[in-house]
Amino acid sequence: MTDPLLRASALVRTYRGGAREYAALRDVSLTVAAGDWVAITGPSGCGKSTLLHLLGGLDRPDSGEVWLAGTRLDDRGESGRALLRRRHVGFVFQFLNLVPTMTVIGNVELPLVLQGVGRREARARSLEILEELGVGDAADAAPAELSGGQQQRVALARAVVHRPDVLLADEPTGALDSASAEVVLDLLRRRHAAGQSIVLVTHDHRVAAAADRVVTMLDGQIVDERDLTGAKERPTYANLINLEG
Ligand SMILES: Nc1ncnc2c1ncn2[C@@H]1O[C@H](COP(=O)(O)OP(=O)(O)OP(=O)(O)O)[C@@H](O)[C@H]1O
Repeated sequence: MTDPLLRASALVRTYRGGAREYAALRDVSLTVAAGDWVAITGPSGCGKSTLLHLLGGLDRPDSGEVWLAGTRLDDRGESGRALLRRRHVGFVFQFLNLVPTMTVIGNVELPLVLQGVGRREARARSLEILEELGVGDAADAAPAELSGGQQQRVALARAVVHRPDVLLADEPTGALDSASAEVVLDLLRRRHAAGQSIVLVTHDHRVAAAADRVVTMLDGQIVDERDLTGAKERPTYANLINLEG
């Protein structure tokens, strides 16, 4: 059997501040196959962002393992994890983390430049995805000149422009009105159809419903895991009418 793209087993992560301890993850295991789309939901503070950070090697668990593309991630140092992340992962952070001193398109080009893609190609590919997300006009602006929703789409553009094996996204539609959320969802659907693996944290039911699998967390544990792929194959309402007509 081939390795899954991403495998987390028995993850435990406790935050410590002075005398206080908080068990953010308590024995979480999750497997993501190539091409899977997983949505993680659950109430505020249940550990969703912590799990996403561990899956992308931004943070390390106290115990348990994370394997990415056949390589163990969690036992590497910061630079080893950064290298793997750059190669395989696109990340949309809850706090976006756009570089304020660069233009919008400069931010989006970054992952391509880091991969050694030429300037002209990096610019063309970045502009294409910014346009796909409806923020092409803002390419030469500074991130601070954009609305929160526009910045969120720029952060998504930066996360997928280099076609990573897996997109990890923390609330990618959190700051968006419903029309912009639909634009983002369409992009995710197209990328997923093209084979992109996606793991995202969301409170948005429409985004969760578009995934193959919905994982629900509570108090640092996965309490429910639901496969929606069968549900998607059920005939749509329009098909039913046609069948009956
Ligand atoms: N660096 C930190 N130090 C101490 N406690 C932290 C830290 N990061 C997160 N926590 C705590 O760990 C718990 C889990 O946080 P996490 O951000 O993973 O939850 P979440 O489910 O993503 O929440 P939200 O939906 O509000 O973003 C929370 O109670 C949070 O306050």
